Formats: sequence, structure tokens, C-alpha cells
Amino acid sequence: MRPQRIRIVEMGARDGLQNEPTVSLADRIALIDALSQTGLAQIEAASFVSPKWVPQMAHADQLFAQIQRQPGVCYSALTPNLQGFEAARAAGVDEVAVFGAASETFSQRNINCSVAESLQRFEPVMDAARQAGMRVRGYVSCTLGCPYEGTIAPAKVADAAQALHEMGCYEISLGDTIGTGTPDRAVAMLEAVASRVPIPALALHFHDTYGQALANIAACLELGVATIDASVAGLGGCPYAPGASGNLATEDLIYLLDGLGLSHGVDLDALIQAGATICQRLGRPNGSKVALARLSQCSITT
Ligand SMILES: CC(C)(COP(=O)([O-])OP(=O)([O-])OC[C@H]1O[C@@H](n2cnc3c(N)ncnc32)[C@H](O)[C@@H]1OP(=O)([O-])[O-])[C@@H](O)C(=O)NCCC(=O)NCCSC(=O)C[C@@](C)(O)CC(=O)[O-]
Repeated sequence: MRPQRIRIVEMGARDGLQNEPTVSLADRIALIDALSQTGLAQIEAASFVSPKWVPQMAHADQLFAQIQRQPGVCYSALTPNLQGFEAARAAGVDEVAVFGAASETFSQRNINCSVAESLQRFEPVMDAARQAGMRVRGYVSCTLGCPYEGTIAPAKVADAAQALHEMGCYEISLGDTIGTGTPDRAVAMLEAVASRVPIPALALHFHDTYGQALANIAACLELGVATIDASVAGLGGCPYAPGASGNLATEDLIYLLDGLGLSHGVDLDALIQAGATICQRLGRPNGSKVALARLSQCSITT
């Protein structure tokens, strides 16, 4: 059954900026500060990964020291291993995330180890987080297709999600990393995962490369998923998924949720402003259709 309230996890500052050719620390901080004023309850702010692998996410410690945190907002970060977790903890991150995959090749390309090895690396992160009283989110990439292996069986996605959930991740975010999914396949994948992990512990993280993310989310909402990842202005892509575009634009998601009468707590106008500002700073087009329509004053006044 469709949930009445949706929790949005904002990806713009992390997934959104990790693939930009260049992005300054000041622009990353300014984006997070602007997003913090929109009513978003969770902002994934950075990654504590190797700067040799993803230079755009370097200096995450400085970023966390300089953002102006708003009460009630959870500022989270990616941590692929214990080294990343310890740095994140020292920086005062509220919540961390480990990230695995349903595809062996993607796992190798993204985090330099097999799926099984990644789970072993996550164990010490889970132990340390438990001791520190921090929540850990888990990602599964390539749930609807892999840039290297093509189609991925829903059972493989369910295996990966179940492993992360049993390890202690409070929530598993299901990534359509290359955005090739369509609604029936998205629902079939979600049903396969939901047979092993309860729906309240699942989130959707759909990239919009083929323009299907909104349709996929609308279909999956009917199964009761209440947490959705999205990226302001549709920023983003994955350095290890060539050609993939950003997550579904948060503005477009909000417009859909408003149309369905589902509450979300986000101020759309403030979000559009935050997206327009970062796009201008980066010199890139705005990937939100709703933002473009509103910014060109193509709105209905009632
Ligand atoms: C995971 C590693 C580190 C393994 O990389 P590795 O080379 O196997 O690691 P290592 O343990 O052998 O260490 C090698 C070097 O990396 C350093 N190192 C080791 N760990 C860290 C750390 N945490 N922070 C900073 N530095 C680190 C370590 O100190 C050492 O430095 P050196 O001695 O050579 O100077 C590497 O592969 C990596 O950083 N990968 C980054 C991958 C990434 O960020 N990808 C994008 C995010 S995932 C994504 O976008 C998908 C998602 C989540 O959005 C969902 C979806 O859409 O599907």
C-alpha cells in the first residue's frame, strides 16, 4: 500500500558532485548549507573514500567542520572501510553508509574487491559503528543492470540486500546505478528483495539516465516503500558507471509526491533555488524539468 509520508535522502552533495570534472570545497559547502534550509531531513554530504579514486570527495573532514548544521537534519557520508569510518567519526558525521553491489565486476571497479570481500570489509565498520552508537545505511548498486555485466538477476540483488541487512544496516538503498530499469522490472526486483528484507528497511536510489526513474518510483511506491533518494537538479553520476546520469531530480520527485498527496516536508521553491545556484556555479544544465519549468515561470496560478 502506498505510504502517506515520504522520507527523502538528498544525494546532490555526494552522488551529485562526485562525478563533476572539478568542484571546489566552498561550492560543496555552499550547496549543503542551502539544502539545509529546505526542510530536507537527511543530506548525504560527502564520502570518506580514497582521494586518488574520487578526488571530488577529498577533504570531507574539512567539509564537515565548515558546514552549518541545522537541528533535526542528519548529515551522512559514505565509508567503504574502517579507515573511512574512523575518519567520518572523527569528523562528527551523524550516520555512515557502506556500499556494495549485486555485480562482481562493478564491485571490483568501484571498491577494488569482490562482493564477498566487500562484506568482510564492512564487518569492522558495522562493529565500530555499533560501539559508537551510529546507524549504518547499506547500498546495493546495479540492482537493475550493470555497466559491465548487463542484466542482473533479482535474486542476486536480494542476496546482497539480505547480507547487508543481516549485518546490521538499518536500511538498504537499492541503486539503479545506470538508470536502465523500467517499472515492471523495478517492481519485480523490489518484490524479490522484499521477500527477504522488510519493506520499511528499503529505500529506492534510481538514476535517471533513460528518463525512467520517476515512473519506476511511482510504480514502487505502490508496494509501500517510504524512503527515496534523489539529487537536487538531477546532479550526478558514478565515476565507475561511465555515461550514467544523476539520480532522479529531487524537485521532480517532490512535484510527483505533491500530485499524489504524499507529504515530504520539503520547500520546493527553496530547493529549486539551491539547485539553480549550484548549476550556475558548475556551469552545467539543470537536470530537473520541474525546476526549469518554474524558473521559466511556466506555472499555473490558482
Ligand atoms: C574502497 C577503496 C578505498 C579501496 O581501495 P584500495 O586501493 O583497494 O584500498 P587499500 O586499502 O589497498 O589502500 C590503498 C590506499 O588508499 C587509502 N585508503 C584506503 N581507504 C581509504 C579511505 N576510506 N579514505 C581515504 N583513503 C583510503 C590507503 O590509505 C592507501 O593509501 P596510500 O598508502 O596508497 O597512500 C577505493 O576503491 C575507493 O576509495 N573507492 C571509492 C569508490 C567510490 O567512492 N565510488 C563512488 C561512490 S559509490 C556510488 O556512487 C554508488 C551509489 C552508492 O551511489 C549507489 C548507486 O547509485 O548504485
